[in-house]
Amino acid sequence: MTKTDPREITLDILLEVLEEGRLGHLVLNQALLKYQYLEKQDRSFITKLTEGTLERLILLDAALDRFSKTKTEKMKPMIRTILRMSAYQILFMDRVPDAAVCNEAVKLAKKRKFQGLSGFVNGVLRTLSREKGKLEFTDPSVRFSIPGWMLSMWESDYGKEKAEQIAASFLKERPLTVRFNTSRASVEEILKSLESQGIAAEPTGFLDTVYSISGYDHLEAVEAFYEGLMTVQDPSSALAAHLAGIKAGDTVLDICSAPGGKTLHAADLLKGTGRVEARDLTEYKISLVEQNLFRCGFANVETKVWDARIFDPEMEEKADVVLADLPCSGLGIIGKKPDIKLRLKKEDLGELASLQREILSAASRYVKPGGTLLYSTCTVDRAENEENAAWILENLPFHKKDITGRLPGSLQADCRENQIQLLPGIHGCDGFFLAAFEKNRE
Ligand SMILES: C[S@@+](CC[C@H](N)C(=O)[O-])C[C@H]1O[C@@H](n2cnc3c(N)ncnc32)[C@H](O)[C@@H]1O
Repeated sequence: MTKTDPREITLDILLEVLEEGRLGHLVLNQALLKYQYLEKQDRSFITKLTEGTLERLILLDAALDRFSKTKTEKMKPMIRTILRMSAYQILFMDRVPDAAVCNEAVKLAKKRKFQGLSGFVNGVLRTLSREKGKLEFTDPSVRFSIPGWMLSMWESDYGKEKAEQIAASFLKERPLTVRFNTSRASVEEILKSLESQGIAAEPTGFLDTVYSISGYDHLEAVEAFYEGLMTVQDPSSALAAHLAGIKAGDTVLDICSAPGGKTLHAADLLKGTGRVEARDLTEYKISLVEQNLFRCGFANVETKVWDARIFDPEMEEKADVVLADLPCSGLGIIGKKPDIKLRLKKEDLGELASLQREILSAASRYVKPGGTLLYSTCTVDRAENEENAAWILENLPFHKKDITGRLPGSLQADCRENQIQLLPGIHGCDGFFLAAFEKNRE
């Protein structure tokens, strides 16, 4: 049966993410594709309600727990999900009056065969609506809806003020950023194409090919996008291929490439010369890279399914540049994927740092003497970042490569020992770490 009620669709998305552990952005994107027939405003409502509920979950649970004898963790999954998404509407969305939110929640509970608990749902939500003006939370972990251990870790690394700036940034809306493929068209031509569709583009202050855009409906309907003249990329992530110093004729190996952000950038920088080999762990991941390559029309890229932990003798010392943009805890992109903060445990960080070292050991062997290893992650965790960069210097035949001069002027002061940790809420981008190393010539 086809569903048309955006709340019911959101309920199913949230159940899959919160109760079955599926990835938020994947489940949401699949649902938006499945329910393409819905009006634009219903699709936006589903997106906002899903993302908002995940983003504010810790605060929503704290608010519900104030007014419910049964605490959220003890509730039936269906009831707790209905309450969480309704609490989000009551506390953070103006579009629907609270009374209507309560009625819709009661209807949903009955429809999902929880007739007996519909009174409970009604009672908790009506109390929340009545008392919401008095709700106050002193605990910053609740206020910023972020696990306490993350906040404490950033507090001890960067101080309380910066830790809170980082956490607060994840709750803010940010425009989409794109990088122009200037081997396909000039910046001026791409800006003109965007302007002709009424799309506003603002420089990000990072690379002069990276802009934030607004005023479009579907990205797929933006001419510069479907013609492959631009690709979605955070300004921080676009620094990776840039700092690697890729030059015409280079062989570039991108060992963890999906969905292809840095591969596409490398191909663009090569301007039809040289070669990029893009690898990732599964056929599915490689298919994402291939879709992007097809859209952007780059012919100098080959793809290969390969587990980066395993050394591939065929590529030994063949690459001028190895891009090691490794799987990580993703703490820098919580603003885009809020379920990361709900899923990740502190213990996972150590395991990820070890996985990264395993991959770096194999990756280092592909770099030619004098060639470059660019290590990057989208996280804010010293074990995965600074400590791994130090580990590379101690254990692999590399020395640091100078990146300061290639960084945008505004970031140069924060570059330490030729590596940089970009902080969300402070540098105006995702949390991202970059360090470049040159292989010793013996
Ligand atoms: C941070 S993402 C890469 C993003 C990509 N470089 C870009 O710019 O679009 C990390 C990637 O590592 C891949 N990955 C995880 N474990 C891997 C392994 N053992 N071998 C190869 N790829 C792996 C994941 O599938 C994921 O696509």
